[in-house]
Amino acid sequence: MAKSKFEYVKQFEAEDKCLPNCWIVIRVDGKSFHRFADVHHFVKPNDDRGLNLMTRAAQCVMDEYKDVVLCYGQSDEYSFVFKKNTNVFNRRGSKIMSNVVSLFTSSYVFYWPRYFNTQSMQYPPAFDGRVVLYPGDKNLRDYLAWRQADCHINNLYNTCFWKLVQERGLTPAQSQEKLKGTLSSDKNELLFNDFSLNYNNLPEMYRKGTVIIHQKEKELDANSMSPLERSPRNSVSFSFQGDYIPRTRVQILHSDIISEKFWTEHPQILDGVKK
Ligand SMILES: Nc1nc2c(ncn2[C@@H]2O[C@H](COP(=O)(O)OP(=O)(O)OP(=O)(O)O)[C@@H](O)[C@H]2O)c(=O)[nH]1
Ligand SMILES: [Mg+2]
Ligand SMILES: [Mg+2]
Repeated sequence: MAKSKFEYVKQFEAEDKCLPNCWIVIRVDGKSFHRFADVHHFVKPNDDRGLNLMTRAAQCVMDEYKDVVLCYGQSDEYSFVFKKNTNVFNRRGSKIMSNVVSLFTSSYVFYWPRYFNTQSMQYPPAFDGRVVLYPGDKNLRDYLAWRQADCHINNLYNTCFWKLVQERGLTPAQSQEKLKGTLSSDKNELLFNDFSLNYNNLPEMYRKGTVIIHQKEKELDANSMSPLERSPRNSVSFSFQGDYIPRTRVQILHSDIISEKFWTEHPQILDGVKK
């Protein structure tokens, strides 16, 4: 068929193919979640319903994109790591990023009632997305360490901040002033001395965030799966309650991903080989 005279406009589309042999990281982050959390009465500083819903949405992404080797989430963000040699969407950056952020957002809305019961959503949430390429394994590990360190720093600060406001009766401004310039050790002491709280006893999900990885093949026990879970991988399964069943098994962890131990225990993540 002859091309229309308008076809030339396609030339204006920019190529945005991700460099070969680089880890592709897609990070999604809630838009103005400060407001979203307030409007929906999220528990401060950590709301289990909200955090678990984020993880459910991330699982949907991991289930759809088999080349995602690891996800890491905290607060209103999740990072998805695609294996170095992925050829998903021919490595087109905006295609990958927009699909991930769109599936993540729709899953967040889809599963909302499961986590918030009868509390209805007051307005549609949005997430932004970005693509970052990391050429080396060290860069990737440092990226993940950066996100986990951010989780720790914010959580320690927020835990102190809300203790001072909710239990000591300080105004937010007074609480901020009291914490200004304090070191981690000062904050740990404040929690321990003034609120009898050992920071290390707080749930790991709050302190370390959430890591999702594929279950190792040898740990997959076919006998422990329901018939629906054993259904063909390329078919979407719904249980009788209309519950969507993920097609792959994943492990949800709250591990320290900064130290060496995690990477020694899970060498398959960087190797790209299931062990
Ligand atoms: N109360 C509560 N708030 C949370 C929770 N998780 C995330 N948030 C809120 O979400 C915000 C996330 O921070 P940011 O992503 O930096 O800020 P944002 O308001 O989303 O703004 P942009 O990302 O720039 O659009 C936090 O500052 C909190 O206000 C939670 O479990 N409980
Ligand atoms: Mg945000
Ligand atoms: Mg954020």
